Amino acid sequence: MTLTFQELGLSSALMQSISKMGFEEPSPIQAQTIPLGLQNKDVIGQAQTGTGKTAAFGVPLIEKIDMKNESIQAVVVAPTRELAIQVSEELYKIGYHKRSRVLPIYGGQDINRQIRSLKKNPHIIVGTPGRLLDHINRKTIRLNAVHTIVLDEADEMLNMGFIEDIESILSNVPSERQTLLFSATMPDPIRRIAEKFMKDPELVKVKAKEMTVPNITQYYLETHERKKFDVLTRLLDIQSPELAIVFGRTKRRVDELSEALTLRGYTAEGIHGDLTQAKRMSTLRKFKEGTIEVLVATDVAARGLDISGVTHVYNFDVPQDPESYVHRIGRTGRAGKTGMAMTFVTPREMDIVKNIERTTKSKMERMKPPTVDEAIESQQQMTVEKIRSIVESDNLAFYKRTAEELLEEFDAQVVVAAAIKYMTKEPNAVEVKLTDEAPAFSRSKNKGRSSSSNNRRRGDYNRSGSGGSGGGQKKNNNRSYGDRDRNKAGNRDNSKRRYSNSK
Ligand SMILES: Nc1ncnc2c1ncn2[C@@H]1O[C@H](COP(=O)(O)OP(=O)(O)OP(=O)(O)O)[C@@H](O)[C@H]1O
Ligand SMILES: [Mg+2]
Repeated sequence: MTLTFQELGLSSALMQSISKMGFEEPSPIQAQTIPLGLQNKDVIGQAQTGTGKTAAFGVPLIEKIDMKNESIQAVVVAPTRELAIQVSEELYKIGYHKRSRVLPIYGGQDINRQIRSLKKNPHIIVGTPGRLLDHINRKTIRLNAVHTIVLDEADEMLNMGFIEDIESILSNVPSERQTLLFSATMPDPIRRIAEKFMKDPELVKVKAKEMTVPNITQYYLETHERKKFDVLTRLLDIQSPELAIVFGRTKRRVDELSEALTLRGYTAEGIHGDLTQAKRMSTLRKFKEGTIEVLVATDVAARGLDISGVTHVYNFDVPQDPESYVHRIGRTGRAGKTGMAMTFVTPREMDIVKNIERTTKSKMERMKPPTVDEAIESQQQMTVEKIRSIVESDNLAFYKRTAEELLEEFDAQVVVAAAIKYMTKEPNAVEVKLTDEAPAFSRSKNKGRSSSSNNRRRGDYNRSGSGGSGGGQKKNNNRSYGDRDRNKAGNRDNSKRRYSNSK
């Protein structure tokens, strides 16, 4: 039995926005948490990546906004600026017909400009912890009328050491508020800390055997550190992703990888916490538009990002823990679409793969690293397909004379072979140099290391920066989890897969 949005008892303004957004039916996490949200219950919501957690908290939150009241009534806290912007865009769309006002507030943006926007009386604020606290201390935002507070990617914020900031924010919100906590991963210790902020919370965990969605096909490739880059470029040539994200372990790695990919002729750029806000925003925008095909990122920079068209995720460096793995590969296979995830492992890191498989309860298939010949073969195949489609379009009158002349001079096979060679993108041998990364250690064997991992995560996040502003709105129609999407790589057919995919 699947509930409809109508059956959830939403107002006509929200129904109108939801239909404009193209949502046909609520996802399981939405069906379960929207009623609780409307009843003012505290909720810990855990559901797989890309299954619509934003609207799961967004719909009841906006439904409860009182348009006669000019104060801030709801606050959403998110770990990164990009995510704050993305969530505020989704809330803007949900509240479009109700005309509720939402404002993103994040570090790196001019504070005076934010103060001016705050004077326009937003009903909802979506912010990063540091900047929110800054405004609370300056008394430029007052939270005394807030009835709903959401912590999106709660586990990440607590991992990053934001717990004190969050406690301070919460102490400025009336205690009779509703508190909602969302993430695809919610490790037990985090859940216990979270309960400290909440009153009798309902745990809504969408029943899923695996932590990852089944529409992402997962592979691992065993390869040596020094060979990883060639393996990556061959895979890019063979799989020819629409949009791909490559994850590197450190900021240096991300910089080196995006430079190396560019040298080899791919359009690639990197994002991580040390880049300016303006640079991060422009890179993301270019990636969404398809001007760059490969985004190289650190874990933190990509948490929660929803970019349609990401067909492939490459873990160039194996993720440090199963949670990062889940969030990384979850940048593809969103809203019922298919995706592929490839994880590179050096022989010494094989136990990490086992640990990830155990925790996520999913299996990674072994993939053999492709050879140069396979990469050329696949590029050649693409040329042949291009030639076929041009032949079929039969628009060649202008070229036929030259063809005849060439054929008088050379053998037909030789002429065609030369044309194919000319059009085929051969692997580029420009030498690139990457600094070696030490092999990752398995968390399960190093239980006491979690604090060092906190430092790593925190180090990736940049609390201050400069410039930048919110992104635009994109039109999106008739999206349903039953979407019949086959991506360019032609991986697993996903026809008619509805929400049952997350059961
Ligand atoms: N009911 C629905 N029908 C169709 N598409 C939906 C529905 N709900 C949400 N979506 C779309 O699905 C995509 C993923 O949603 P969202 O970003 O909220 O996922 P998430 O669960 O928060 O993932 P993550 O764990 O990675 O943060 C978005 O583009 C969103 O607009
Ligand atoms: Mg999310």
